Amino acid sequence: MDKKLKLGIPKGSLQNATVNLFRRSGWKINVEGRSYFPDIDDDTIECALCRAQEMSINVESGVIDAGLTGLDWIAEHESDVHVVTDLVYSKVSARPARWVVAVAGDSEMNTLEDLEGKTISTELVKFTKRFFESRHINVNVKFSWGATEAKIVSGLADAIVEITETESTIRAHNLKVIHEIMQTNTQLIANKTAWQDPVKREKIEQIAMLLQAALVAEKLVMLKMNVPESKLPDVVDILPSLNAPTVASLYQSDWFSVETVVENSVVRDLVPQLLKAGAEGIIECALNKVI
Ligand SMILES: Nc1ncnc2c1ncn2[C@@H]1O[C@H](COP(=O)(O)OP(=O)(O)OP(=O)(O)O)[C@@H](O)[C@H]1O
Ligand SMILES: O=P(O)(O)OC[C@H]1O[C@H](OP(=O)(O)OP(=O)(O)O)[C@H](O)[C@@H]1O
Ligand SMILES: [Mg+2]
Repeated sequence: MDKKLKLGIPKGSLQNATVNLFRRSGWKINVEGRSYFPDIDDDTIECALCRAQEMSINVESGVIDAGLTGLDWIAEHESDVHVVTDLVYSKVSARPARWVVAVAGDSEMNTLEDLEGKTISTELVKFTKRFFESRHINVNVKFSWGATEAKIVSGLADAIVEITETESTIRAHNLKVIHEIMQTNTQLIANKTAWQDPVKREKIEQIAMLLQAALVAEKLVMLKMNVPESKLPDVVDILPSLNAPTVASLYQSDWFSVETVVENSVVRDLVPQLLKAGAEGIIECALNKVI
């Protein structure tokens, strides 16, 4: 490819999770040192670190061809970009994060209407203003540079609109959530002109497919086991039916090898049941990609 794809990697909360996901997808991104242009082991891609908050602005203007950022910041800027794919991971988990309205735990405010005339501190100013305007609730929205939860404790705001993933920060400041205004996860977005360029589009689609494949694989494992012919129906019966299991006969014996892909979360309950049903020599293998 003579034109390299300019790819924005989010600097900050999503950085480590994103670099790890690319590694599992087949690309090594090296962000060591102070350079904001990390190396990548693919000479058709040029990486740039960019704050998640301004990624969609840079993708819309074409400074970056494609990038990863949260749905929240795309919504905040109402950016006109092509959303290539939803990638459901956050800073520490493979789940979406939530933007919530929170107040002091002992506050008498319990509904959005109770916030009429109050001061709200947030990093997501435009989205928050639009949210309350659409509900005809008058609030004074003040921009926060961060450490937003502290602003209720120190009396600088009556309420906050803040992102939460594990709720640790909410709990640490004795706050209560009174409303969820948005769920957010990472998205791969593309500049609309770059998306019309066949060469760039093919590269972006390759990245989207492999990132998804690695995310799907994270939730699944492969189970293999040996089963005597007489127990085969019982064992196959208790295997979750994601896909039909592969059953192959073992050389010169009346035993079979059974292989299937199951959700990681069911394995600890499934293995004892398989043993009881007559399976032996069970092995579990991690998967790198599922396409
Ligand atoms: N647990 C999380 N906490 C904060 N942001 C998260 C979390 N999980 C995912 N995100 C996403 O990360 C993006 C914000 O990341 P970014 O690092 O740029 O801001 P930040 O976390 O406020 O950075 P910092 O506080 O270090 O300046 C948003 O799109 C947000 O949805
Ligand atoms: O629900 P939790 O798992 O606790 O995560 C949410 C917290 O993480 C982020 O803080 P960040 O590290 O970005 O600090 P900041 O407030 O200074 O931006 C976010 O702003 C919340 O405070
Ligand atoms: Mg922050």
